Amino acid sequence: MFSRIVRPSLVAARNFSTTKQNNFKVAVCGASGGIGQPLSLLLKINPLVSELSLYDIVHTPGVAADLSHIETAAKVKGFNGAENIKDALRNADVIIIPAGVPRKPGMTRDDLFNMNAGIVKALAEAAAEVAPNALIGIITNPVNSAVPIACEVLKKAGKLDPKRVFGVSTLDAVRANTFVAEAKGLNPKDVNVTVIGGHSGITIIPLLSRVTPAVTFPEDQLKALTVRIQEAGTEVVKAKAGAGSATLSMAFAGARFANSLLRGLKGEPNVIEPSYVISDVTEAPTSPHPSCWARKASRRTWGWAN
Ligand SMILES: NC(=O)C1=CN([C@@H]2O[C@H](COP(=O)(O)OP(=O)(O)OC[C@H]3O[C@@H](n4cnc5c(N)ncnc54)[C@H](O)[C@@H]3O)[C@@H](O)[C@H]2O)C=CC1
Ligand SMILES: O=C([O-])CC(=O)C(=O)O
Repeated sequence: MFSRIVRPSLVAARNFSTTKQNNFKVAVCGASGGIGQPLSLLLKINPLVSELSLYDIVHTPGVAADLSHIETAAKVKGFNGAENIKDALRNADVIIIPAGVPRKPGMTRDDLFNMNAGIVKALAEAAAEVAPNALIGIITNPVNSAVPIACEVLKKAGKLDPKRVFGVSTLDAVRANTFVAEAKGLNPKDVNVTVIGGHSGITIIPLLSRVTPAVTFPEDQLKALTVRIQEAGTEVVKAKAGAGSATLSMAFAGARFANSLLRGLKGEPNVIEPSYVISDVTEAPTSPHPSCWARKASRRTWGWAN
């Protein structure tokens, strides 16, 4: 029987052998893109980052030169083109992947599968070879399929550690916090909504009954809020009217996620960041997804990991 991705989340960066290290190499793949550039900016000002490696198939020399003038300690290097991918990723502690094509109005995230699967596969192959211990955060859509692809590539190379591969679903939690705070007149920084599931439509499951601080909503508002969180990506795609999908809010979410990984690596206890990960903790059945060979092949449940 096949398994289904049901409870993705994770205590990020727990259960690793941690150090007191506070100078990490972070690589961004797709660094010249709409997400890649602001994400790289936010990483450049992160004091835990000592080396920022920017990889893309275009424009990385310019992005790297620009960021390198910012007065923070992180050393920035740009790597352009597939022939430089291994140098970019070599010995990275954390690899964040926002490489790939974004949606246009009318498309689902699954429509990106054919364009983005090969990109994620190539990046995972390079990571397996030159950065086998890296924590890998995958932003590329469809996240629900991209994470299984990366895991299968790493498994084939004998380098899969399921606790090191993450689908970055942080933006769902960021949005949920924002929308709940708006609805209740709270400061978003005080609101914490856990979002489980995948990163697409109804697989995005905000746990609105378990918000901190405790809040309640009438049934119709609860339903509307849930749908808004699930469809927030599409809200941005429509508003951008053909110019892509969420980039700035995703960069914020990606930087928050990367920072949580680095805090965990540094040895900080109890760093909790929901994410889409491989897990065996549930036996929930599934209907096989036609485009996701990896999920079928792995026969594993994707879910909460501790
Ligand atoms: N996980 C999430 O919550 C979110 C995911 N996304 C996804 O992130 C991805 C990127 O979105 P944007 O930055 O807006 O797109 P973009 O088109 O602005 O940037 C993508 C970048 O990837 C680069 N790229 C393409 N092929 C590559 C390869 N083989 N190796 C390295 N880099 C390569 C491009 O040159 C470009 O610079 C999309 O798939 C999008 O759907 C977007 C928003 C939220
Ligand atoms: O909706 C999209 O295509 C981009 C995305 O994943 C999001 O904004 O949540």
